Formats: sequence, C-alpha cells, structure tokens
Amino acid sequence: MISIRHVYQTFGSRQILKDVSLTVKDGETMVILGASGSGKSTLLKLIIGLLKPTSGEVMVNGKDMARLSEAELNHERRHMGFVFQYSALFDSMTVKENVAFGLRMHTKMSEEEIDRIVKEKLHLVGLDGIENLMPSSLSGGMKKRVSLARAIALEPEIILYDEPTAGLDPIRSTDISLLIKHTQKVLHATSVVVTHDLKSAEMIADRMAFLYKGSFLAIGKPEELRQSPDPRVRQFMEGLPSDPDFLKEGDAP
Ligand SMILES: Nc1ncnc2c1ncn2[C@@H]1O[C@H](COP(=O)(O)OP(=O)(O)OP(=O)(O)O)[C@@H](O)[C@H]1O
Repeated sequence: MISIRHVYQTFGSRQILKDVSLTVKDGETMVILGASGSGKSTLLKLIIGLLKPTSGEVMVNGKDMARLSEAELNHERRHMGFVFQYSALFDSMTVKENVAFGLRMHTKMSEEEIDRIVKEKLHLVGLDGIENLMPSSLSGGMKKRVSLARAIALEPEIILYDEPTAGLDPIRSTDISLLIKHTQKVLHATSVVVTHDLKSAEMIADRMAFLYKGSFLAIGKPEELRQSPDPRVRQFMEGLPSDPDFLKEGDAP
C-alpha cells in the first residue's frame, strides 16, 4: 500500500505540492491526472524516495521513505518497477541486457534463470525473439514494451509509470494501455500511473486523482471525476480549453 499524508513540497520559494494526501490500495491502479507542471512527477519521485517531502509523510508498504538510509531505499526499490517517460532504455545494451538489468543488480540468478525470465517477460509484452536487438532498432511502441518488461522482471509489488504513452500514436498508445491492464491482471501489482492521456487513463484506472496546482481537487472512480461538482475537474476530463473564450461561437468544430 502507498499512503501519502499531508505532503507539502517546496523548491526554493515555490510550493509545488500543498497538503497532498492519497492512498493507493494493494493491487489498485491509481492514475494521477493533471496539467503540465501540476506536480505529478514530483509525486512519483516522493514515492520512489528520490525526494524527501518538505513536510508530511510518504509511506510505502508501511515504511516512511524519507527516513530510510540509501541502502534501505535500495532494498525497498527492489520491490518497485519503473516505467519512465520515453522508455529510458540503455542504448549500448541489447534488449536482453536491458530487461536483465535489475535481475543482475539485485539477485544472484544463474544465466539460465536470467534467460528464462527475460524470455518470459518479453513474451508477456508481446515481443518474442528480440533479445539480441539493440534499442536503436526498435520503434517507440516496442521501446515502451521493453521498458515495461524491464520494470516487471523482478515481479515488483509496486509499478510506477511516468507518462507511459507519451510520444506514441493513438493506436500504439491503446496497445500500451491494454498491455498495462493485462500486466496488472497477471501481476496484481499496486500501480501509480502519471499521464495526460485521458483515453489511456480511462482504460487502466481503478481510481483517478486529479492534481491541480499542487493539490488534489478530486479522487475517485473515473465516472465520479466525470461527474465532479468542480468545473475544473470536468473541464479536464472533457479535454476543454483552459480559456473558455477560445471556442467562440462560429469557431466550434
Ligand atoms: N528539483 C526541482 N527543483 C526546482 N523545481 C522543480 C524541481 N522539480 C520540479 N520542479 C518544478 O515543479 C513543478 C512541477 O514539476 P513536475 O515535474 O512534478 O510537474 P508535472 O505535473 O509532472 O509536469 P509534466 O506533466 O510537464 O511532466 C514544475 O514547475 C517544475 O519546474
């Protein structure tokens, strides 16, 4: 379980998160929505323990991430998988070495076991037989899949996704969203997905949380957000422009 309690995050004089609280239950997929700069990635960094909150608590599986030593943090991160924006594969390593990275770092598995797990995870993401390719020869969608295979290699209890569909065309974006959903079904992981992509969010979310200027305006099931009494939430959910005069009469599509 991930429990964020009354978190404030300040950088210099700028307050980025203001009294943010959120619980992500075991096995749940929580999607964090919000405009650019609203603090979504900052929230992920707090969960990973890359940032310590200015005040408040970030508890992951009962551990206060801000109070852990670097060694303890690394131990906790072994149970977490990360799918970064733009895949972040190691360009000088083959697909196999990318997927095997965490296995080599955190375990003493034999080469046979590593081979087996790499094959199994690539199969799960629909990429059989590409172990020896280099990332530079893959399409954007394939890179995302490899990134997901790497994130789940150690069968993490928690998976964090930062904009998993960024830079993909709508069809590939749907493919990745379906894959995230499938992965959830297989692994029963607790997941937090940061995205701008409403269609993807609707496909994968158990619940959604809408971050607006550093505070959550709404947390709930997708239909609850769509019917939110707060016009700012509905506006985002409907993808309307920020300036209501933007679509003047006669300009409407
Ligand atoms: N380490 C830092 N030092 C100073 N400012 C920071 C730092 N990290 C983030 N910020 C600022 O905090 C704000 C929120 O950043 P964050 O990356 O969390 O937003 P976001 O919602 O993920 O945006 P996007 O969707 O564009 O990625 C931004 O204005 C950013 O410039």
